Amino acid sequence: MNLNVKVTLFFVSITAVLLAVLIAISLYAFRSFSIASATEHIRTASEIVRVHLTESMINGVIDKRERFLQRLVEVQGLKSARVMRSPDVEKQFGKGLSVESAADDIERRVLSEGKAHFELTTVGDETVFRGTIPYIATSSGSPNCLQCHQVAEGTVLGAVSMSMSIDALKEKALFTVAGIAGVVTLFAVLLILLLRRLLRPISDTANAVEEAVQRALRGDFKAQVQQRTTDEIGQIAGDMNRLLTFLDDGLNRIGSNVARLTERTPAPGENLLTATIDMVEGLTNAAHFKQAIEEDETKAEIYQRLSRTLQHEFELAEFSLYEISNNKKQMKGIIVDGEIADTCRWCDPQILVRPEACRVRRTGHIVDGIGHPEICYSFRPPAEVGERRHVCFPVIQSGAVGSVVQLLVTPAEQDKLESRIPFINVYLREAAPVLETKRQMESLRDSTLTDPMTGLNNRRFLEEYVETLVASVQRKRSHAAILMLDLDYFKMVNDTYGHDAGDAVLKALSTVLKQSVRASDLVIRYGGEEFLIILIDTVGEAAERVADNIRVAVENLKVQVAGIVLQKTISIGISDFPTDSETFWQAVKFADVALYQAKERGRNRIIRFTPDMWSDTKEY
Ligand SMILES: Nc1nc2c(ncn2[C@@H]2O[C@H](COP(=O)(O)OP(=O)(O)OP(=O)(O)O)[C@@H](O)[C@H]2O)c(=O)[nH]1
Repeated sequence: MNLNVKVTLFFVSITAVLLAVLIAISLYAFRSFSIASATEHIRTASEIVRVHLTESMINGVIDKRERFLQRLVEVQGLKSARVMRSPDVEKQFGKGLSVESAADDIERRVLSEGKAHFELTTVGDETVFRGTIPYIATSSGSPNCLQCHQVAEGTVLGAVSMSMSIDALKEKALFTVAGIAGVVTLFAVLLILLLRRLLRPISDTANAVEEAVQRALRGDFKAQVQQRTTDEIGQIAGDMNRLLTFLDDGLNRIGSNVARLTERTPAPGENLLTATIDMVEGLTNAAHFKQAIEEDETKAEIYQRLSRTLQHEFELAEFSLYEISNNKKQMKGIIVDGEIADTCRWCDPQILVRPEACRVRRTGHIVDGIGHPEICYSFRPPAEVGERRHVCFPVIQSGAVGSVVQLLVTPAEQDKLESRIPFINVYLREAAPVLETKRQMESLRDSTLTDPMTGLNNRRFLEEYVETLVASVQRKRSHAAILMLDLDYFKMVNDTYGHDAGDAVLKALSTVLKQSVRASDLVIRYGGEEFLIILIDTVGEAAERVADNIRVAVENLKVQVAGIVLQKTISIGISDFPTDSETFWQAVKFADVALYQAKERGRNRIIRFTPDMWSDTKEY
């Protein structure tokens, strides 16, 4: 119910109640006035009758009294008039005319009690006021009652009974009340109309503000409220318009800035406010994501965070992350559906060894399989999993595709994914420079931990890794065999054939060493022509067997340099961690001590460390 209707109803109700009260009061007042007026009228008439009767008695024409009463009744308003004698008067003067006796209980009571009686009765359709007034004997005045009547003062001499119609009075009263009610009603109607006129700008402005607010809630801030007056209501309309314009302008500016960042513009008819909130929220989350990945230590952590974001924030269950190798010649699976996996899923495995087969890697653009399901030939989901749509994103690092993110959805979910593509793009754009920095740092770190000539890890790597290694051995309560290896008479190669020949021998030796141990074992170029091998979970004879295999392989190794064939032997010292020493570096020293023994005892041999070889009591 709007304000205008409410106010109208309120005033109509108030007017109706006021009118009812006014009519009731007026009717009551008129009734009281009519009764009082009729009473006075009858009292005056009874006094006239009394005076007339007294004068008639004095003048001796009392027998003409009936005619007088008939003439009296002709007076306007009077309906009947009758006098009656009291028993005392009847006793003195005899019974009067036939109509001069008490006709009913009221008259009898008035004659006996001497008290006037008035009443309002209805005769047929007529309202009649009847009054019966006693005449009391009094000694005052001249002549007075006691001069003729032989009764005591205060005796009831008789009574007069009169009736008069008050219909005319009633009619006048009703007419007057109706007139008053009409005037009041007219005044109320005029007042209500005036109020409605005054309220119209308020209610129209309120309706317009309400409509503008409703449109604003739907994201449309273009509504304007018509300014109808120059008072406070007009001020409210003007302020509302300024506020709407300000919000519309501000939201458009925020929206276009955010749209530039997300490359997403709200669709026609879309709620501008919620779309902008969504976009700002997406950007804020992306900024938090960037802050988090900047504090991550490794690329692997970043990929895992990205994977969790895809799962939880974008509610994707099926997706794969790939990384392009530094030399751009290979592509490696990183994560599939949130799990670490080094394969590809639902793509031609060719892309792993020939990254150009991956359309994203080749073009550097998003490959949208939602709009064009057949766009990429390498995407081959197996028939049994049902229909899938794919969208693949490049992560551009230093101007080239560094990683690829593949998202998969069923056709039913494709709209949801499509609406999120701009945000996913923002996340990947934020991730790209961080991934690139981590990649550069990791390759820099790798270079400081790797011997460039042989490609083996260097001593620095061992120093960094030793803590993990020792913790792993201790946790598993296992052993690690430490092999210290040194080529025999290597100096001679350098001296005789030059350093290049020496380098060629060292490279060939590195390959032999790598091939002779498990992938989980560590082969380290410990220094110059000295190598260290750590055989994980290997003890006693097994370690010696591996060492002997290496010794034999080196003995048989023929290195061709500048037309000559070089053949060398190697000496190996072995110690066991933690059997020989609970300190890792002391165990390394013991392997070195054993190696010295191997050299001492004629080279091209393996010597297992025994405590008697170490006389120094001091801890390493
Ligand atoms: N070509 C080449 N030579 C190296 C490299 N690092 C160390 N050497 C040489 O390796 C030789 C090590 O010789 P020594 O340890 O003195 O003895 P050796 O000739 O191997 O004889 P034994 O160890 O006693 O059997 C030195 O001549 C070093 O210059 C390298 O990276 N390349």
